[in-house]
Amino acid sequence: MEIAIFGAGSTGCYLAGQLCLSGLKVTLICRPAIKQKIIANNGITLSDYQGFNQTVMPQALITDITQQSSINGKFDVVFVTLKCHQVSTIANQLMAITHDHSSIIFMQNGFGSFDSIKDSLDHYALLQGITPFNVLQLPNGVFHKGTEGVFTLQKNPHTVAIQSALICQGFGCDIAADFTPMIYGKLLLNLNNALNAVTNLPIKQQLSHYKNRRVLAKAMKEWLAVCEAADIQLHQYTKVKPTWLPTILSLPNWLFKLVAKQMLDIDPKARSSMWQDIQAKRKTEVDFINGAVVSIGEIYGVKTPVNRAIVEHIKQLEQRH
Ligand SMILES: NC(=O)C1=CN([C@@H]2O[C@H](COP(=O)(O)OP(=O)(O)OC[C@H]3O[C@@H](n4cnc5c(N)ncnc54)[C@H](OP(=O)(O)O)[C@@H]3O)[C@@H](O)[C@H]2O)C=CC1
Ligand SMILES: CC(C)(CO)C(=O)C(=O)O
Repeated sequence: MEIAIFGAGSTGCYLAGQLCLSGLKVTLICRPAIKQKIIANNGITLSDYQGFNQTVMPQALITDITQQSSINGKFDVVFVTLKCHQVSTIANQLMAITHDHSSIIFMQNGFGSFDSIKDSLDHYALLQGITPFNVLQLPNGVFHKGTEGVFTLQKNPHTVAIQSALICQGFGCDIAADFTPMIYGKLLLNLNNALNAVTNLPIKQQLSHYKNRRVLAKAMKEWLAVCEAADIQLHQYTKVKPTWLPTILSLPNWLFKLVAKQMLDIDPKARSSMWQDIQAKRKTEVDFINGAVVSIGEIYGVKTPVNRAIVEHIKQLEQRH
């Protein structure tokens, strides 16, 4: 099975590293800066908050697929690990590097990016996947996992084979046939992405402040109300049921620290991917996350003023670029 990671940045390199260490053949399609970093450091180094540290070199690193006629139709599986707003324009590139029986797996947070491309690729096996944990790019080609969780993939024969390879290597991987609860449940957690960017604190520190947790709890309540109106069950990624999260987050500090010990058992360096975008002066994914709460809320007649205000705040930060 030939695998490509299209748009290998933080999560893409982490996924590539795990797949390579599991004995799979992996090619990265990435920016020149990422390629140089990986070559200079003799591979991708995966590290995590529990002390894991291993370096591995992918089979190939490609920065321009139009220059590589040898890759036409080559990949059996392509993981797309671009940011949401980068997905809609790559249909032709995906067609060039895959064949009729390839699986293309979209790993974006939020809502809207999958819909922006799926009609252009309707003859392929299109799947979705989730990265439930945080990945931070550190110097020297290190990709650092800061929170718990394993890659979660939509079920088909390719992803089942990938799951067994990852599990054999001790990485774990979850498979789900129905991905709707996975996507809706992940969005609940991603409501913290923008707030983490706004507070400009590591997630652990951010969540130790009552006021920060209250805003997150209000944003989550809105999404839970939308999901209830839409009659969608949310997948549970945390130890706590999704519907209990706003209540737990609203506890006073002393009680929160007791009850939500595991929620705070994360790397003190972990920050959201939106914080990384704001710091790098990149466009954020706020329209696909808090913006999706607002637009899906409108469909079901649920008011979402907190998420609307968060979208506005992030737009202002983006304009400072
Ligand atoms: N980072 C995290 O901790 C987590 C992220 N996620 C989600 O995963 C998805 C991916 O996020 P993340 O990995 O952080 O994103 P990154 O921005 O780190 O990675 C995407 C990479 O693709 C590059 N790229 C863009 N267009 C092309 C192209 N045409 N060809 C080759 N490379 C290209 C980007 O370069 P450039 O920047 O120059 O455009 C960037 O290096 C997002 O939806 C995010 O929300 C989910 C969980 C955790
Ligand atoms: C892991 C999590 C929820 C928060 O870091 C995330 O998805 C992100 O940063 O985009």
